[in-house]
Amino acid sequence: MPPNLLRRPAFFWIATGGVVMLLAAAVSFVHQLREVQLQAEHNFSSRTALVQKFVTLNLDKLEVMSLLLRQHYHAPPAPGATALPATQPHGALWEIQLPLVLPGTDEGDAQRTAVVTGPMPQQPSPQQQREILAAAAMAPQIRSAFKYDPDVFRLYYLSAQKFLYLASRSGDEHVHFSEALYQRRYWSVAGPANNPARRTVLHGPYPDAGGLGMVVTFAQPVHDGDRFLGIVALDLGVDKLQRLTTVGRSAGSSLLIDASEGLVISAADMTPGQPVRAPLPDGTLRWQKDSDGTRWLHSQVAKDDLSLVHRLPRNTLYAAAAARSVDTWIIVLLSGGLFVLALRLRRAVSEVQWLTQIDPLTQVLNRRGLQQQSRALLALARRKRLAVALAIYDIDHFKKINDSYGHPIGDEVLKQLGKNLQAGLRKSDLFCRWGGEEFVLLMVLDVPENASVVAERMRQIAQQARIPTDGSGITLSAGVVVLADGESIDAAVTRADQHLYAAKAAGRNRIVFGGAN
Ligand SMILES: Nc1nc2c(ncn2[C@@H]2O[C@H](COP(=O)(O)OP(=O)(O)OP(=O)(O)O)[C@@H](O)[C@H]2O)c(=O)[nH]1
Repeated sequence: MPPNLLRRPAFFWIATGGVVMLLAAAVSFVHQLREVQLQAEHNFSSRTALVQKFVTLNLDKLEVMSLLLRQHYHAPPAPGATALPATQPHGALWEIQLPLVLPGTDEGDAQRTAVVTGPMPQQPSPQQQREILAAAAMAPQIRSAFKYDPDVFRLYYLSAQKFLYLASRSGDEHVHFSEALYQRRYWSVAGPANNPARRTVLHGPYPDAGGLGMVVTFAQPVHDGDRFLGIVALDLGVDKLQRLTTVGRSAGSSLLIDASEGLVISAADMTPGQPVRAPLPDGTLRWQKDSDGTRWLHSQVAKDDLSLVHRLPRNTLYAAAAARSVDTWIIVLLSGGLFVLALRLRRAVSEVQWLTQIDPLTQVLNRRGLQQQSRALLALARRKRLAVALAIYDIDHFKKINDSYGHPIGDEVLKQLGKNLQAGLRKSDLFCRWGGEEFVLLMVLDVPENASVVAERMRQIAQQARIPTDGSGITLSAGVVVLADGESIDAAVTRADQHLYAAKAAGRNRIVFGGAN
């Protein structure tokens, strides 16, 4: 067999290929872990910006309404210029319907009203009337909010003077004044006791009493100088927020949470109001890992109240990275498969090539093998200026052996001969079965005259072969020549053959050395 790299044991290649494929798969997986997180970061930034814009827009609405209310409260219309309609009894409450469509601004859409309610038996006090008229000044803003912003469900003013001014999108909805309104978080947190900075606060999410779904309330306190009047508030459906938190595609989910209570306001895969334990924000947009291995991004959307967080559980991250690595893994696997196939093919081709150079009976080189292998030998000898001699051996009276003992015994003799002569060779020499019972020895020599010495030694070795049935020996005759410069193997064999005939003619069991041409 040729001393070939490809002759290494199969497990070497399988192990090497396996290690390379594992490495490639691992590198691709680690790369994708990073990519998945990067993509989530990008999406999270976009979502944060969108949510921030949305929240700011609604906070601005509140700011405008609060401003209007303050202005009108502070500078009430001249007495008698605008009168409030008469109150109507409504159970234990009084009620007034105020139009939201101002004269001259009606564009043909359905007339809307704001309902003002307070507890019976008293009628609106002068202070209440002053606030109600100021609240009514918010009508144009309320109307345009309903017209252009489908996420606003209600806008209202809850007065410390015990009345509720409320405009709802549906129009026919009756949410009335109730003492319970003062128990709500937006009242207690937005009020002066807990909110000296007078900031806008967030309440929710909670299921809307009117069945509109989950809502959040933004509430802003209204002051006249140091005097706390009440709060203006708007109720928003969480659906829009939910849509904003799912913009783009990334592993994990973004949740809008009430930063003070850690309750989910909006997330596609969680119930609003569900508590979450996100790590505390560190003011950066870097991933933080909790004790479960879940990674978090954190961004404040509205100061103190509202945060957008992105939650990426470990398993979700790994699954996403694996899914993104699949293409690479398939390519690596296919390449590995192709490599193994190519390896096997090369090995098979090389084995076939080798087999075509071997005589199947004696396992020594055949004529083609000698031709192939002699090229390197002749080139080397030429470079080193060494002589090359060729001997052709022929078994004496081999026909008789076949005839006397049978063909299989003849084969056995050929095998023994091949084995013995091959074993007696120097590594630099080549030995082949030229055909039938003829063998050729090609040898490299320091001194050309040594050719007959080597050929003679081989002839003697050949005599060790025994006919299996009776143990009798065999003899060989040989013709030996020294190759001339550039002489081909075939030409040398033809010359050596002539000396072989001479040896046969001279009585066999001998060599005849013909020297150089
Ligand atoms: N068993 C066997 N015999 C073979 C094989 N190849 C050639 N032979 C036989 O070798 C014999 C060669 O006979 P000959 O060419 O007459 O020569 P010889 O009998 O050896 O006589 P000399 O060469 O004159 O000594 C033939 O009988 C061939 O059939 C082989 O592969 N196996």
